[in-house]
Amino acid sequence: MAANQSATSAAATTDSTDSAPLQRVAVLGAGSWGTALATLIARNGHDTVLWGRDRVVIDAVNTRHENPRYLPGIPLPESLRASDNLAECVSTADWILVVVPSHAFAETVQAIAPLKRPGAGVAWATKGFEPGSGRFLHEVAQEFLSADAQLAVVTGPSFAKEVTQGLPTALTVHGADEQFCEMVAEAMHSPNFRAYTGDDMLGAELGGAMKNVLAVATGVADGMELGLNARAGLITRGLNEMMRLNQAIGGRAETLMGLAGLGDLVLTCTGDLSRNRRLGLALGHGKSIDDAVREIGQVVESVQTADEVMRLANRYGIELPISQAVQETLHGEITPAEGLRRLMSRERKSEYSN
Ligand SMILES: NC(=O)C1=CN([C@@H]2O[C@H](COP(=O)(O)OP(=O)(O)OC[C@H]3O[C@@H](n4cnc5c(N)ncnc54)[C@H](OP(=O)(O)O)[C@@H]3O)[C@@H](O)[C@H]2O)C=CC1
Ligand SMILES: O=C(CO)COP(=O)(O)O
Repeated sequence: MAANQSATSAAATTDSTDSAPLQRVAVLGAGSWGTALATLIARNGHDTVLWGRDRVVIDAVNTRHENPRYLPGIPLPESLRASDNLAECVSTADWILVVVPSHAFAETVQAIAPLKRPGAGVAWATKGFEPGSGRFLHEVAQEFLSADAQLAVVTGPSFAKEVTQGLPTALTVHGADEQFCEMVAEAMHSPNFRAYTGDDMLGAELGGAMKNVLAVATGVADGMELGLNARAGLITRGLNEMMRLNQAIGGRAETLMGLAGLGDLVLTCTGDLSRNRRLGLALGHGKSIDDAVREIGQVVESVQTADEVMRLANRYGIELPISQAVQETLHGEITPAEGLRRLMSRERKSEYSN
């Protein structure tokens, strides 16, 4: 056990009715997912503060117990506090959960590094890579936080709206530090929310990022009304792309057959709450990418992630035809119809070859 783990445990506040100690948790990012996870953790009795940069949202969470911009109409717990003061939020936290979009991940982790307590672990529920460099988010976190910092990724099939509505959900927490993963999972685990743990951060991060790209592909196919066979084919061959890239980078296959891979892929490829799927649907209907992103009005990670997935694939010499077609479609280099033609005209081959 790392020395700072004991510090974290010791710093946790008074015991709750069961064995798990109550914690002080700072959730960074007051969008839909940050608000949903903060709600879940606050409902479990933990002292939870939600950091955001939009004063209107912060005031609404504190006074009306609602996030009118990202989860309108959904009541939030009165115990959930919100603040736009980052130092105040993180300086007393036992651990921190970062839920800003991937493009803001590096600046956020860099900002909290000098502000947080030395023993406070950092988890994130952001999905994607660092745009521009293609680095995994744990690599970004490792750059800015101390070498022995406790790190974990929270991922899996989970729409924010359903989580705040208390609908049954399962996700997973991966990291090298088992005790920290257990603590993060325990803080979220509740009667309608199962939080599993694992130690394959690489595979878990890859699955969470890649499913966003593949959700665009199935959205495009559904938007073009290509049928249910096409959707199932794309999900399955998409999973094959995830598995092959995962194998090349050293992730574990079982991670991608679990919540972080197959689970999230199925959810995002089939559920219309997915913004990435909705982007694909709009493109399949003939809309421009700019119009589609504007209408969705929230983070659509696939737009940047597609480039980073292909950068990674090229680095390892892995062919990913579906992901590549998505990337080129998102850049306007090919139309959805051309993407379809290209995928369908590929040479016949063994199901298991590259
Ligand atoms: N929504 C979901 O169901 C799920 C989302 N995720 C992941 O969670 C991450 C966050 O997405 P989500 O909450 O849905 O996105 P939303 O679009 O709902 O909200 C984005 C939030 O990020 C904030 N933000 C944007 N840029 C910055 C920045 N530079 N610094 C600080 N905050 C910033 C926005 O603030 P402002 O309003 O001021 O612009 C807003 O609060 C993504 O990686 C997503 O893939 C993962 C699982 C489920
Ligand atoms: O990650 C998600 C569900 O697990 C949310 O997906 P979207 O970002 O496509 O809405």
